[in-house]
Amino acid sequence: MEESIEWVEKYRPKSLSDLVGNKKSIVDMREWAESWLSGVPEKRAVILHGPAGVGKTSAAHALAKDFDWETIELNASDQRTAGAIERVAGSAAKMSSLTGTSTKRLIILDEADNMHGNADRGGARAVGSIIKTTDQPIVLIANDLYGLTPSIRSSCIELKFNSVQGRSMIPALKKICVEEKIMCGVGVLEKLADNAGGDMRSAVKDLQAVALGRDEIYIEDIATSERDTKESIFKALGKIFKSTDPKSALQATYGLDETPENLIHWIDENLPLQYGTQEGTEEDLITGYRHLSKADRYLGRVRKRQSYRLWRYAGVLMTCGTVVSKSHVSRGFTKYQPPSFWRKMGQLRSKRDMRDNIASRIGDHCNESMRYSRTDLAHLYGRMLKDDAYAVDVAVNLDLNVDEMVYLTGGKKVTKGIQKINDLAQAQRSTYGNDDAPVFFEKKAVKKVQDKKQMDLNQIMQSAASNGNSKAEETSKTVNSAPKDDPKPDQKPAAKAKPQRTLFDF
Ligand SMILES: Nc1ncnc2c1ncn2[C@@H]1O[C@H](COP(=O)(O)OP(=O)(O)OP(=O)(O)O)[C@@H](O)[C@H]1O
Repeated sequence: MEESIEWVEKYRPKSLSDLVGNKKSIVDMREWAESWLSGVPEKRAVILHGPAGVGKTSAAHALAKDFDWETIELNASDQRTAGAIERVAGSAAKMSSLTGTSTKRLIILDEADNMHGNADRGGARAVGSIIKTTDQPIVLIANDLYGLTPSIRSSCIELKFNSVQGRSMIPALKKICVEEKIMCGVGVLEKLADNAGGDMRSAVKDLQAVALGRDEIYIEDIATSERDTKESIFKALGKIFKSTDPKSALQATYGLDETPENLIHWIDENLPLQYGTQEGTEEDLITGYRHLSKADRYLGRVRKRQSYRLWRYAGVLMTCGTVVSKSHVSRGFTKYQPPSFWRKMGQLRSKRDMRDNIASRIGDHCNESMRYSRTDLAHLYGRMLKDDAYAVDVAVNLDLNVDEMVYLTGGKKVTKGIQKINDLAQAQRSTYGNDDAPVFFEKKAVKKVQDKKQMDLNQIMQSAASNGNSKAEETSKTVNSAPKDDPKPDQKPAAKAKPQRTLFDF
C-alpha cells in the first residue's frame, strides 16, 4: 500500500527550509510574509513564476505552514469565473479566519497565467480588483509571467523560481532514499538529477519509478527506466528534424503528452527553422510542408467524422513525412520554438473578450445593443477617455481598469496619463462606493450651469433660434468664450476662465 503513495506528495516540502534551490526568492517571499505581521503591506500579493516542478506550489503551502496561516487554493480545475473568484477569494480576502482568531488566510491561485477563455471569463479582472483591496495575503502561481495582465503584475511582487540545479537536488534525493531504506550505487543520484533537466518533480518521480520493488539501485537500472520516461516535445522534435529513421521519430512521439492536433503546430512552427536555413534546401521545405498538409487533411477528417483512428495516419504523415523530406542531416544546435499560433490565438481571444466586455458595459450605460456599442460607440468613449474633462467619469462609470483604458484609447502600453486617470477613478470609487457612483456627466452639467460658463442643449437651441440660422455649435462656442451678460463686476475677467468643453465639441 505504501508503494502506491506518490513520493512527490509524500516528500513535498513542509517548510520553506525544506525547499532546495531558489534561495533568494524564498528569502524575499518570507520577508513579504513577515511584512503582513505588522499590517497590510503595499504589495498585497506575490507572483511565483517559473518552469514546472521547481517548487512554486510547495513554497506557497510551506510558507503558510511556517507562518501558521490557513490556506485557500483555487486551481485551474475550479470554475474561475469572476463570480466564483469573488465568492471564494473575495470573501476570504475580507473575512476573519475560520477559527475566529486573527490568523491570516493565504489565498493561493494556481495557474494564474491560464485565466482566459470562457471558463475564466472576467476572472483576471476579478483577481486584479481583489489584489488591490484584500486584507489577506495572496500568492499567484504561473509558469508564464507574460500570461498575466500588466495591471495584475504591477500590483504584485514578482519572484522568479528557476530550474533547480542538479547538484542541489542530490541531497534531497538522498534524504528520500534514506527514509525509504534504499541503497544507491555510485552515480545513481547524479544521473537522476542530470536527467531531470532542472525539474525536481521529475527527479523524485524517476527515483520512485526506478526504486519500485527494489531496495538497491544501480546506474544500469536508470538506463532501462530512462527509456520509459516521457520524451519531452523538444527531444521528439530533435528526432523528427535531425534523424533519418522515420520509425524512431514516430516512436519518440508516442511518449508525448501532445495530440496530433498539437504536434502539427510544433512541426509547422519549427520546420522553417530547421529546413529553411542555409543548411536545408528549398526543396526540403516544400516537401516537408506537402506532407504536413496531407496530415492536416486527415486531422480535418478526424474532426468531421469524430473518427480518432485516423489520427495514426496524420501522425505518420507529419513525423515520418518530415523525416524523409530532408536531403541531408543538420548537426548544429537548433532552438525550437513553441507554436506562435497558440500565442496569437490566446492574445486574440483575450482581446476579443475584453472588447466584448467593454461593449457590454457601454451598452448598459447607453441602453444600446452590445453590437452597436462595439461598432459605433466604443470609439467615442475612447475619445472622451483622451479628454481630461471626461476621462475620470468615463473610467468610473464604465468601471475600467488600466488595460481596458489602454485598449479603448488605442494605445499599446500603460502610460503615466492612464495611470493618473486610474488613480483618480479609484479615489472617486472609494468616495462614492461602487453602487453609488455619480451619474455620468450629471455633476459636471450641474456645475457648468451654476457657473454660467456653459449652456445646456435648450439654451443653445434657444440662442440658435434667436440668432437666425446660425449653427448651434458656433453659438455654444461664442457663449462659452464671451460671457458678456455676466452681471458681477467683481468676478475675474471671462477671458481668463478656461472654457469648458461640451459633448458638441467633438
Ligand atoms: N525546490 C524543491 N525542493 C524540494 N522538492 C521539490 C522542489 N521543487 C519540487 N519539488 C518536488 O516536486 C513536487 C512538485 O513541486 P511543485 O508542485 O511545488 O512544483 P511547481 O513549481 O508548483 O510545478 P507546477 O508549475 O507544475 O505546478 C513537490 O511535491 C516536491 O516533491
